[in-house]
Amino acid sequence: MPRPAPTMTTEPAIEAGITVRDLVKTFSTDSGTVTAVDNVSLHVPEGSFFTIVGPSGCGKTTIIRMLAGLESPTSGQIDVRKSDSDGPVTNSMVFQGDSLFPWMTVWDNAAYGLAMRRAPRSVIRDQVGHYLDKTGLTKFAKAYPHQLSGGMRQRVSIARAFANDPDVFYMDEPFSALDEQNKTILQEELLRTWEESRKTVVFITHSVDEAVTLGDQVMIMTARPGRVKTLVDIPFERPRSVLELRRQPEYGEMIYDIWGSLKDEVMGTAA
Ligand SMILES: Nc1ncnc2c1ncn2[C@@H]1O[C@H](COP(=O)(O)OP(=O)(O)OP(=O)(O)O)[C@@H](O)[C@H]1O
Repeated sequence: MPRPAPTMTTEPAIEAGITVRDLVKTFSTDSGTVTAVDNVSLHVPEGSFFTIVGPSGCGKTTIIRMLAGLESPTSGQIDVRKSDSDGPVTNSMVFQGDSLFPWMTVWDNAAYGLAMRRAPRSVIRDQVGHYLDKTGLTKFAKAYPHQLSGGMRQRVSIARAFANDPDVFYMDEPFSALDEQNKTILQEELLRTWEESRKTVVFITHSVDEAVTLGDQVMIMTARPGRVKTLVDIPFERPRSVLELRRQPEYGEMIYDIWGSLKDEVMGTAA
């Protein structure tokens, strides 16, 4: 009796989340071609918090801009997909510094993305109300950006991003301009807010502490041209508390190890 033909396996299924293969980005400048990103491959599982650290100029922002579709790769593939549908994947970005409209109130700034998408009024009311509450801004809903501190303005940006309810968040050093106390408070708030939704996040930072505190995985990059140097899994359970983490010896060891890996790259750029 003939045996049944073996089942052919074709292309392996690409998992939901963000998959990047052999990504390269070069820029043409007056002084020649600059390779900003050199052969980067990575996978960010859907619903995970992925942090990227690396020396200044190693291509972190360029990577996030390509993931968000704001810049096209010179070569390589980017695949961003959801597990529950084939529809388009939406994203929100949070940048360092101010990205608020100065002529709009806190409420209108936070509602901006939803209003642009013509979301129903009830959705805007519920979503914006919820995230202003989560970020401690309810009392300031009618204030204008110039009436707020830097930390409060950055909270509005975060409330706006979450109110938008995207599939993916791209965050490019959102807390780098803040003082230490505000940074810690906002990290704590970001963790609380994210743990509620568990959306996919790609978060760029210069701070190893911040990468370890927030991330499920930390990608360490080489100095320019930016390549993947190491990927580190962060084992701390969730929900996490920023201050509790700092008390754990394993936290200190992890930061020490990552710094060891990053130091040569940073020293190379400083030389
Ligand atoms: N539009 C552009 N034209 C030419 N060169 C560019 C352009 N954008 C970025 N670069 C160069 O690409 C390299 C990577 O820049 P990028 O901003 O991605 O680095 P980064 O790691 O985010 O830096 P930082 O940590 O200082 O913000 C740098 O050398 C930068 O000068």
